[in-house]
Amino acid sequence: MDAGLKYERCTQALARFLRGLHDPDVVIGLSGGLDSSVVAALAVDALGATCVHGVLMPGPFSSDHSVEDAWELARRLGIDACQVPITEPHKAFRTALEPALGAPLEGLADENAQARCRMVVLMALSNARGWIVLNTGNRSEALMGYSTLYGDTAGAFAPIGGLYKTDVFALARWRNAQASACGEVPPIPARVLTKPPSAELSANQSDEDSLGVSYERLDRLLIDVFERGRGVEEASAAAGLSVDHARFLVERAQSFAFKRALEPPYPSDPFYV
Ligand SMILES: Nc1ncnc2c1ncn2[C@@H]1O[C@H](COP(=O)(O)OP(=O)(O)OC[C@H]2O[C@@H]([n+]3cccc(C(=O)O)c3)[C@H](O)[C@@H]2O)[C@@H](O)[C@H]1O
Ligand SMILES: Nc1ncnc2c1ncn2[C@@H]1O[C@H](COP(=O)(O)OP(=O)(O)OP(=O)(O)O)[C@@H](O)[C@H]1O
Repeated sequence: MDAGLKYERCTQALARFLRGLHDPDVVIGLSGGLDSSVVAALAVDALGATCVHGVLMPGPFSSDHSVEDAWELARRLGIDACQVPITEPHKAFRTALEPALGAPLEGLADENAQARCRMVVLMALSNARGWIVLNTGNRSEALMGYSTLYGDTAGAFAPIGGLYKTDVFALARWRNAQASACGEVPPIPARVLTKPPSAELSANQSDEDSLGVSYERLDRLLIDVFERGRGVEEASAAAGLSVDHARFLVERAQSFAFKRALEPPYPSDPFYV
C-alpha cells in the first residue's frame, strides 16, 4: 500500500472513530516532532482546522527548534494552539517525591514523569473543554515499548498507531508533496522531516541511540517478523542485523505486550500484507 493510500485510510479511520462519539473536537500535544505533526495534519484533513487544538508543552529538555517547529506547524495548519510549559509541574513533582525516594528522581522515572505531566495537561483540557485527546504513537515505538505507560500512551484513538516510523516519514513527505502540487504551503515544516527523532526527555536524547538501532533496520525486521510472519534468522539478514541482535529486539517487543494491551485503538487496515 503506498503512502497516499495509508494516509487516506488513517484519516478515514479517525473520522469514523470520532463520528461514533458525535464529532467532538480533538486535542493533540505538539512537540515539533514528526509523529504529532503527522497526526495534526491528518486530524485537520479528517475534521477541518477549527476542530483541532494543539498544545505545546515544553519541558526541561525541549529544544528551541522544537517549540519553533510546533508553532510553525500550527500556523501552517491554521489550528488553534496554546503553550502550557511543564517545567514547573515537573519540578514540583520532583520536590514532592524526593523525601519518599530519599534521593532526587532520576533516570527513566524522571523521563516518564515528564511524559505524564503532559498527559495531565491534555486530560485537563479534555475535561474542561470536551475535547478528545489523540494519541500520537506509532507501531515501531509500541513494539519497542518506547513510550510512557499512562503518559504518551494515553488518548482515545491512535491515528498512526498501525504505522511504522519509516512510514510516518513517508506519509509526511506525501502530504507535503500533495500540498505543493496544489500550489499550497506544505503543512509540515521541512526541519521536522530532517531532524533526528527525539523524545527530548533527557539531555541529547535521540530515539535511535536509545533503541540501539536505526528505524530503517528496526522497521524492516519488525515488519518481516510481526506483519509477515517471517523467521528471525531470515528477517535479520534482510534487515542487515546480526541474528543475536534481531533476536534481542524481537524478545524486547514480546516483553512489552502488556504496554500495548493498554494502548488506544488504531486503524487496523492490513497495511503491510
Ligand atoms: N505486566 C505488566 N503489566 C502492567 N504494568 C507493568 C507490567 N510490567 C511492568 N509494568 C509497569 O510498567 C512500568 C514501566 O513502563 P513505563 O512506565 O512506561 O516506563 P519504561 O518502559 O521503563 O520507560 C519508557 C521509555 O520510553 C521512552 N519514551 C517515553 C515517552 C516518550 C518517548 C518518545 O519517543 O517520545 C519515549 C522513555 O525515554 C523510556 O526509555 C513499570 O514501572 C511497571 O509499573
Ligand atoms: N514538548 C512537547 N509539547 C507537546 N507535546 C509533546 C512534547 N513532547 C512530547 N509531546 C507529546 O508526546 C508525544 C510523544 O513524543 P514523541 O517524541 O514520540 O513524538 P514526536 O515528538 O511527535 O515525534 P518524534 O519521535 O519524531 O520526535 C508527542 O507526539 C506529543 O504528542
